[in-house]
Amino acid sequence: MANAMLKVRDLSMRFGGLLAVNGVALDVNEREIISVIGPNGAGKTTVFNCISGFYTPTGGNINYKGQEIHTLADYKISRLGMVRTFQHVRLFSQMTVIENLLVAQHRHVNTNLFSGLFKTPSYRKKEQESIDRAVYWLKKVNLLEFANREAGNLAYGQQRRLEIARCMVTEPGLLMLDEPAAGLNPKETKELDELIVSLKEDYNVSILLIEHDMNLVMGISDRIYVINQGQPLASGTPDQIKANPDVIKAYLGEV
Ligand SMILES: Nc1ncnc2c1ncn2[C@@H]1O[C@H](COP(=O)(O)OP(=O)(O)OP(=O)(O)O)[C@@H](O)[C@H]1O
Repeated sequence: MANAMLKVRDLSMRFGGLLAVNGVALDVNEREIISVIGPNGAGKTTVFNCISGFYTPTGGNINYKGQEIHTLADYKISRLGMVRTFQHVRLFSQMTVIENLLVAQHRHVNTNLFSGLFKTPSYRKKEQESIDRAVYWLKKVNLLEFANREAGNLAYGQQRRLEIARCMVTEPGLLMLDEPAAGLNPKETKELDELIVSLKEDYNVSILLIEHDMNLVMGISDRIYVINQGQPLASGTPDQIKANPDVIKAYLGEV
C-alpha cells in the first residue's frame, strides 16, 4: 500500500553464516493490528529487532512515516513514535511503578538544564503533565493502586501491563509487542486482548504483534504475516491464513 505508516521491504539479517531473515516485506497502516507469526526460530524477533533499531539489518529497507529508519539507532526510532516491548520484561525493577512511567517520558519531554534547575513554570507544567499521563495510563491498565510499589514486586501479568503503559505514556504511533501474552493466564490474556483493541480504537495506535497464542492473534488481527525459516510464507486476513495450506503445513511440521 502506497501510504502505509510502516513499510518494510526485502529485509534481511545475517548472523555470520546464518541468514535469519531473508526477503521479508510488510506494511502497517494507520489504526491496524498486524501480527507476525511463524514456528519457533522463524525469525520473528529478529524482524522486530531490525524494525525497532536494535539491529541494523544487513539488507533491505524500512520506512516509517516517509522516513528511512533502517540505519537509525533504537532511541531515535522510539522518538519518532515507534516503541516496543520485549519478550522478557524489561522494567526498572527497583523503581516504583509510577517512576517507571515518569522515566519513560523524560527523553520525550523537552526540557533543558536551566529550566530543570530553576523549576521554571513551563518545567513544572510539563512535569505535571507527565504525572497526569502516568496516572491516566495506570488507571487504564488497572495498576493505579500499585503506583508506589516497586515494579519488580508486581505479579508477572501486572508487569506486562505496566510495560504497555510505559510505551503508551510516550504517545506512540506504532506499538510493537513481542509475545505479550507469554506467561499470562486465560483471564489476563482476555484483558490483554481488550487492551490491545482499545489502544487501536480509542487511541489510534497501530499495533505490530508477535504472538504464539493463536486465539489472540486470530481474534484481534486485521492482517497477519507468516514467516517460516526467515522467509515470507503467507499474508492475509485471519480467515485467509487459517485456510492457507502452506501455513498449516509449516505449523504441523513444528509439532
Ligand atoms: N543475535 C543473534 N546472533 C546469532 N543468531 C541469532 C541472533 N538472534 C537470533 N538468531 C538466530 O536467528 C534465528 C531466528 O531467531 P528469532 O529469535 O528471530 O526467531 P523467532 O521466530 O522470534 O523465534 P521464537 O518464536 O522462538 O521466539 C534463530 O536461528 C536464532 O538462533
